[in-house]
Amino acid sequence: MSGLISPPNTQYTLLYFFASWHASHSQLSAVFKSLPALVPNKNCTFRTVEAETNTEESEKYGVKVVPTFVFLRDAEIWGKVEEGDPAKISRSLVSMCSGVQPQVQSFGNPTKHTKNEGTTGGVKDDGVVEKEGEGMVKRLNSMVRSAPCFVFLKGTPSSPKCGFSRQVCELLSNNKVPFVSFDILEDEGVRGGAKEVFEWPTFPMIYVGGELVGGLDVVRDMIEEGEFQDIVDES
Ligand SMILES: N[C@@H](CCC(=O)N[C@@H](CS)C(=O)NCC(=O)O)C(=O)O
Repeated sequence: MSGLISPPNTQYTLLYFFASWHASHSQLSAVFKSLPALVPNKNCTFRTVEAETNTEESEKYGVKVVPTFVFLRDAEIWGKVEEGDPAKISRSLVSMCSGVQPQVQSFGNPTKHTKNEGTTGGVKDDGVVEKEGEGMVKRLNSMVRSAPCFVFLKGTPSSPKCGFSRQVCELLSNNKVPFVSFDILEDEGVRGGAKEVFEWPTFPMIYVGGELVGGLDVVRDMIEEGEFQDIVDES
């Protein structure tokens, strides 16, 4: 392993934003611990950051899912590796630390930038639905109406990719509210479209009877007030 390339005084930091509940954490944690030995370089430091409790740092580096690895070069973001298969992540980390110029890499589900058939609008390159994209609007509406309670999640109920998504699944399950979900990390068009069409900026998004109720905080408050079950029963 050659170690990081010049300039020699450049400082590198690799941050591992993790959540201990995430399925790949123990594997990735072991990989992370082995990196200093694999890629010895006195100018590179390695630090783990618990993503959910260090919100300031997570926001600063634009961390939206766990796991995320942020590679800093002289305190500036130089590269990122997000989510997905631990083996691919490990290879990428080793290659980054060996001096290969990194880029943003996401090993989750492939980002789709396809136009929707039969639409006048569709999905633009940045993944945002054009306002006139009737096909996407129909698709989103039919998704949210597919069950009395529907949730746009990051990940799935059995493998959530974000703490807020994990919490909403627990909350609904503990309150015995059956729900159907869609992993927005599967489809950037749906991710951008849901935000635009339903005018809600974050995930999870929870719907009852096809109507947006809100995010985790709203649903938690409603459950505490005993209001959520009422709207589910009425739907
Ligand atoms: N307090 C919010 C938390 C949700 C949140 O902040 N989600 C972020 C991080 S997972 C998000 O979805 N950001 C937009 C995105 O990733 O597209 C709630 O009540 O749901």
